[in-house]
Amino acid sequence: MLGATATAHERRVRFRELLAEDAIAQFPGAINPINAQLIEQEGFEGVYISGGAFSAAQGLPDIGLTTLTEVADHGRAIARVTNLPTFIDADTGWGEAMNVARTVQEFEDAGLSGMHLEDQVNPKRCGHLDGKEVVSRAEMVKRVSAAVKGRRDDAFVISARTDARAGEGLQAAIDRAKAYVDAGADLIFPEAMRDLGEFETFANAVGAPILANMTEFGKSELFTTQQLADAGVSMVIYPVTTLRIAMGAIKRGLATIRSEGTQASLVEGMQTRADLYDTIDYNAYNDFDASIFNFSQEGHQ
Ligand SMILES: C[C@](O)(C(=O)O)[C@H](CC(=O)O)C(=O)O
Ligand SMILES: [Mg+2]
Repeated sequence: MLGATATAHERRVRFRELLAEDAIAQFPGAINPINAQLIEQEGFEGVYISGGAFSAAQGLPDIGLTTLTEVADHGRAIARVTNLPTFIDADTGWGEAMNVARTVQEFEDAGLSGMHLEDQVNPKRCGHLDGKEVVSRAEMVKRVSAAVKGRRDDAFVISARTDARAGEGLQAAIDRAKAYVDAGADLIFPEAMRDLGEFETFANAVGAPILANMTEFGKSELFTTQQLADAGVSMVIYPVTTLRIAMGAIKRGLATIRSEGTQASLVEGMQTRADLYDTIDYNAYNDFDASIFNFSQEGHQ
């Protein structure tokens, strides 16, 4: 009730344990807090918080227009309702070295468990679009070092993402990732790998856990957890999946209401009131202080 019972530090430690385990950890994207509760109740290991999904939800393209404050507030709202580790998209870090250190601290204060920082120039692009540009390796090493130095809880996971595969090739991307690990990155995010073999080559070369980004309509095929685990991948994110599911359902539902003049035919596919209340643990609020308040659910279906 009301929020997570595990502390932020405990959830960060859990994140590190997941990365150290043989089994692959699945982090679906949460577009809002109740989505994170559903992810936890479905038994997933962690929650991903996507910059692309957040900007899209604001009606904006994913080109770095959302501010650190907006993203930290969004992350905080999600982190406070789940006991799972939460992993947030830090884009390019909202500036250079000193700003990146500030970003880490804002995310720590928001109770998040880790973040990924990428080596793109600003304005950035979705990693699966053409025409991306990256900063120099030295510049990104500065960003990663600043993130590590800014961290006050050693358990907070700092992941370095390289977008260099597209423009510089696989080997250059691996060389960059190794430099980012040397600078203190805990986890490598190799963006837009072309096939399973590339994930495997990466995992074997970098000497740190790697994650796979299973975003739809991108450059990577949608591999199963088994395929990714066999390739040596430690965790997988489904960053924009829940947004796409929800938006698809909303779009079809709105068209139905418009054409049929009622939502009646949609009710069967909806989350019921009872299921919604279970998800947010409404009963616990009733039990909390029944002698003072009684948020009665009587009369609802
Ligand atoms: C992972 C990602 O950074 C995100 O913001 O979720 C995006 C996902 C996407 O746009 O499909 C990415 O750049 O891959
Ligand atoms: Mg992103």
